Amino acid sequence: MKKIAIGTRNQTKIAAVQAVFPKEAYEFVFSNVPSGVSNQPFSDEETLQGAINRAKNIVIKEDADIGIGLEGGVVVDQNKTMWLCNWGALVDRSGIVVVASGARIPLPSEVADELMNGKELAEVMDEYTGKRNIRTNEGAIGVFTNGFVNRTEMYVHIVKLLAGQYEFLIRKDEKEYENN
Ligand SMILES: O=P(O)(O)OP(=O)(O)OP(=O)(O)OC[C@H]1O[C@@H](n2cnc3c(O)ncnc32)[C@H](O)[C@@H]1O
Repeated sequence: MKKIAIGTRNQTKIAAVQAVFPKEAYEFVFSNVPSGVSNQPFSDEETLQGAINRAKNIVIKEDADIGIGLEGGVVVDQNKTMWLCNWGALVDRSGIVVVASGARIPLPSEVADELMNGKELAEVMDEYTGKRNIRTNEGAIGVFTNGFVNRTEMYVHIVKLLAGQYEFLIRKDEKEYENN
């Protein structure tokens, strides 16, 4: 059985990985590792780097076959619209790294303004909804899509993009080996 390590304790992320990789073939372990970026990433580059760092850190920490890092952030475009952005990275023992980003939606200006004032999205979302732990439940994406797409579902798509790209690379390597 192969071991997949996930660099988080956030249930929305763990559930997404477990929904994509079959439990008959994989053992799952998870724990927190440093993302090496700020708590509230503010660009695609920073959010992607956080995902890669988590994946690299967790694969070593847990001595796993595959490490997965998922990172949430925001990005502000030229028109000053703030978008939710999410990135994922998968690394394996041999050093293969694959990455993918997720669906993005604009954040309402009253939420964006709070982030510009230095607050974290997790805190702002709880204040905005009057609920607790939005980040470990439906997520901002769940709130602003009225539950049509929750945080787990959004991460499931990213993890499928990671798993699919990884499988493509492995198959390609196997074919090249057979042809030699
Ligand atoms: O435990 P970890 O894996 O760190 O999960 P997290 O949700 O705290 O951390 P991320 O690094 O993925 O997210 C970066 C920041 O944005 C917040 N955040 C990201 N996506 C969110 C969402 O959909 N809803 C609420 N908060 C979100 C999150 O709480 C952090 O403040």
